[in-house]
Amino acid sequence: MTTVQKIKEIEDEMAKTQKNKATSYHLGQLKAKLAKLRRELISPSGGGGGGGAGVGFDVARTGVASVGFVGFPSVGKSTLMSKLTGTHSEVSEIDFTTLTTVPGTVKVHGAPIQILDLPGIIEGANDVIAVARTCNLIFIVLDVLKPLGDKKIIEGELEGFGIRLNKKPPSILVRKKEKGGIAITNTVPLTNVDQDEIKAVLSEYKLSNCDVTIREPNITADDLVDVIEGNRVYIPAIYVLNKIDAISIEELDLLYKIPHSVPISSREWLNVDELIEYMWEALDLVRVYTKPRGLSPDYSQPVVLRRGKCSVEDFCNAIHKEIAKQMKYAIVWGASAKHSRGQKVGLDHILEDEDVVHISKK
Ligand SMILES: Nc1nc2c(ncn2[C@@H]2O[C@H](COP(=O)(O)OP(=O)(O)OP(=O)(O)O)[C@@H](O)[C@H]2O)c(=O)[nH]1
Ligand SMILES: [K+]
Ligand SMILES: [Mg+2]
Repeated sequence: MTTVQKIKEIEDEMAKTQKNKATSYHLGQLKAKLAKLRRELISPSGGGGGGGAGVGFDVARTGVASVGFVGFPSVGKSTLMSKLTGTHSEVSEIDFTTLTTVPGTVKVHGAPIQILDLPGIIEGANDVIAVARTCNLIFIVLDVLKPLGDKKIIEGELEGFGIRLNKKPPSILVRKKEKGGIAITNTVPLTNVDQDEIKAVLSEYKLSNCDVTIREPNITADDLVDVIEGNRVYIPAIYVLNKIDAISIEELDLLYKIPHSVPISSREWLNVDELIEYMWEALDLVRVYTKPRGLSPDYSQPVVLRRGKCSVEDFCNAIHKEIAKQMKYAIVWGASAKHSRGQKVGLDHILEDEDVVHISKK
């Protein structure tokens, strides 16, 4: 039996099995088995490892963040990408027009964002999804004239490749020990998983001595599998509902109910400004303005940093790699500063969006 067939068999069995106290151990086993089989599918083609670049379709990365366009053929990815970035990417009504990754750049609030127009996906299109795995944001582009079931299929493809959409890493800690058996500690009551299911997963991974600490009530067995597998990436996604020029207002009202979605028409350029704003928010970037001594801040050229990598040291390194060494102290104005007249800080100070920074050299 091939891996794909084995996966199908387990999925079928899971669908047949009702979740209750008597079946939870069995279900836990199945979920772990499924994850191990899926890993086999990811690993041989590369890319599935520690977030490495996608094989084949990868391109040089520019700008501070990248957005990958994922969707079935002819949903309008290239139409959107071309107009957004001014870069030519072939458009036609024929499926699979785009055959490789086409990069472009759009400047949003002073920050250069790389846009990756990707080939239309087919089920099992690992090369495309390997590129999506390395992006900071994914646009799942859907054609509103096509069945909404397409959304589920694409989500399944991305999830199968270890991508978790619009989700935080689960608050579970698994610590292996030499001996002592299994100890499960939950700081809150668990609503979606029981001890049997947790034990089944641990046993499937041959973890017979470990401490498991869970700090969220809604944890599932799949979340535990994700933590044990360890190679998951958590990426925000926006559902771009394209071609709304072709439907009625009533139909559009229904579509607005999809979470994280923005209805647009890329061809008629409807509501694209809202999409760009949503994209900006989802990227969660931090703009920092430099202020030379005795001059007012330079608001035209922000230094753009990523959340989680936005200390004064990151700011210095983004300008020039020698600056951090030469710095005596920095003065910060804005949301991260304690007072409005400016705060004297060191390299480890964490900056906020729209802060102003003056670097004082030794
Ligand atoms: N009505 C309508 N048609 C659109 C819109 N956007 C794109 N199209 C049409 O949809 C077809 C496919 O557009 P593409 O941009 O090539 O789609 P794609 O997703 O890049 O397709 P592949 O590269 O083949 O995966 C073209 O005929 C476009 O003119 C839109 O907003 N409204
Ligand atoms: K096309
Ligand atoms: Mg295309």
